[in-house]
Amino acid sequence: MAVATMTEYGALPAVQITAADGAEITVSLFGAHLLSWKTGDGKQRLFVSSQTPLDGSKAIRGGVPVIFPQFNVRGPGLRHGFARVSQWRMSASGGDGGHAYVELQLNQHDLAAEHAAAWPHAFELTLRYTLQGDALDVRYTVHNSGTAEFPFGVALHTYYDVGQLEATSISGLQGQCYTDHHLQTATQDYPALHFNQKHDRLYQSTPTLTLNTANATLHLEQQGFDNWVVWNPGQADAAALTDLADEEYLRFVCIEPARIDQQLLAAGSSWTGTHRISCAS
Ligand SMILES: O=P(O)(O)OC[C@H]1O[C@H](O)[C@H](O)[C@@H](O)[C@@H]1O
Repeated sequence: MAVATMTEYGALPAVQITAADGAEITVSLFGAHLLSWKTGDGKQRLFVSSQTPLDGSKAIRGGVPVIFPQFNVRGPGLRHGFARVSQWRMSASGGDGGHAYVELQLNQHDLAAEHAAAWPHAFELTLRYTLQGDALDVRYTVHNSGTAEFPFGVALHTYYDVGQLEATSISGLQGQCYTDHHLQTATQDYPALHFNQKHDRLYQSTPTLTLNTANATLHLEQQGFDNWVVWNPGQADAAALTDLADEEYLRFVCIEPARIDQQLLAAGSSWTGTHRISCAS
């Protein structure tokens, strides 16, 4: 039987679930933010900055920030939205010998007054994290519980612990069209994306990817989203981030299932995106 226990991560209330094989995740109620994922072999799969505030005063740098209702500055509101800086509720947890899950929810009544005023819609977000063997499944649902449509964008802004950036590559993106941070659009004509410079790429497609690091091989699949975003800030941008130590950009890459362009959700409708990360080693 899977067990969910309340714990703390930094100063943040969090829930931890452990599967029968010893795999374990820790999710903060602040942001429904996945902060730690250890597979049954004890390996940590996520990166969290040593400099990030962990007291609810600011978005967390690392883990899996949950993005809603806008990606980055692609909308009129808060950069990357308010979901990652809001207080969520645990709505369910459970499992059996084969899997363990925890589910968190956020609706308009949970928001700080400033966010509710800036985004006056009735909604319910549901995030379900499920551990199953060496895989983590994330199911993300946006429900419009109001009487008028609203626009939204979403992402799971996952920071992977890659150990050594120079030994890291992503395969599966050959032939895919992307836009980079210079707003140049191109087709990737090589099989493996390496990280010898800053990358901030928005891919227009969602193929299955493989993340290869010195110590791990992870397969990444998504459904329901529209894009992959791949980000590593490189040395200069990393130095400008106060919540990241200068050399820490050498330890992570972000690979994010996303729906970058805000799209309308009709009253009473739901959108669901799923993301599966499987560890082959
Ligand atoms: O610093 P943050 O608001 O967390 O954003 C971090 C990064 O998120 C995404 O990956 C964007 O593509 C980047 O342009 C941005 O710098």
